[in-house]
Amino acid sequence: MALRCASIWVSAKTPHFHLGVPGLQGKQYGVVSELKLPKREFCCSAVVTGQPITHLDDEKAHAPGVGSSSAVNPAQEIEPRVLPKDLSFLPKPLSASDLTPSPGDGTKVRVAYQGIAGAYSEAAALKAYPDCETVPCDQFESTFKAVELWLVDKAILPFENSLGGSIHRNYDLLLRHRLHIVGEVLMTVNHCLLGLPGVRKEELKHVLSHPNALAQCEMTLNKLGIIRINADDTAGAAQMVALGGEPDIGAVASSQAAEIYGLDILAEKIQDCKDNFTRFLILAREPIIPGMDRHYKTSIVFALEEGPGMLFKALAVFAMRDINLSKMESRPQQKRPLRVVDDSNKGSPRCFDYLFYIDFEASMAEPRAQDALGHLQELATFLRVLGCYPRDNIIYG
Ligand SMILES: O=C(O)C(=O)C[C@]1(C(=O)O)C=C[C@@H](O)C=C1
Repeated sequence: MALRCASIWVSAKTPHFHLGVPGLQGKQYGVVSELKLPKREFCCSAVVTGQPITHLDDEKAHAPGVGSSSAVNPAQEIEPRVLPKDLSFLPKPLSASDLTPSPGDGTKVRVAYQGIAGAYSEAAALKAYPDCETVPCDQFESTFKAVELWLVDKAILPFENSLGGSIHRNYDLLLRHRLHIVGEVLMTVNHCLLGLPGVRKEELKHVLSHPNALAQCEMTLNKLGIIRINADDTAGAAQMVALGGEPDIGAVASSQAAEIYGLDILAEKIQDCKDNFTRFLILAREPIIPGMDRHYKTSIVFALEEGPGMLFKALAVFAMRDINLSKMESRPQQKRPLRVVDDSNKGSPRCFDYLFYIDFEASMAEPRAQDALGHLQELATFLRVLGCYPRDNIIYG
């Protein structure tokens, strides 16, 4: 592999890395031990979360945390420009292997979110439960597991964004796990371009962030001609930039992340549209009892028989009862992606098999919603109610 890498980003647990290759955008996945790099052809710098920058090459690889900081030229040791803030007070993100319950003191609701302190998901958790204890998790799936394993009371996850659309991964995870939607949070997301103190935005060559955040800022990043590198979350990206101390690497993250990780805000509201909203859903082990006291939403997922007009008929069960649909999403059935359309005809065409996710504006306590679901059940091959929860009409800024 004759790659000359601008940077190699090693995440908390080291096996996964992100390569920043000049001219190549997006994430390159891999395992550090599998890198086969010709001597001298490869030089890079690495950021190990929580550790100083460590030069890696196949002969002289330092143990994480042992090596000193280095830039692209391995022969030349360069001191980081800024000393990272002491971040040891921040909680370590939970990962799927953290199975030991640590239920806190029982007085506060514990809410898991993906990312680290300063992530938008954390802000959304605090909007929903201002007194809650927020629990960082390394992946979206870890937040589901944290609830299932009773490590926390609830999880909050982003499901859609006004610029980027649906976050499909979380729709798929909803079906794989047996949690219930108990609330939603609509939140304004204002992305900032962050850099080390004293750096100008024109000096940036690379920018790190969550892929959804990078996608929401496509036009600004294109104008600046910056190479994008995916990170697990926006705040994690800010932390890596602070710890890395490389002046030409910035992050897309919140102003709060800038404050926590001691970075400068080089530009504000860099998303492609001024108004940028993310809708988060709150998940719990038990459903809430639906009421009629305020406006509710119900989220369902279903599958249908193949045939003309099947989806039309399924949607009509809501239209007939004057129930408004606020969202629809279709996802391939991952375990049964194809289906034979006509069994009697050998070699007959096959088509993708889909699941349909729908949010409708009614409470399960209302007879019209119960009737609509009863009717849908007659048409559907599969139906699950994912949750009935109060609608969030307030866009928090
Ligand atoms: O990385 C974060 O800060 C997140 O909370 C994740 C996330 C996302 O996945 O969409 C949440 C909201 C914003 O739309 C951008 C990023």
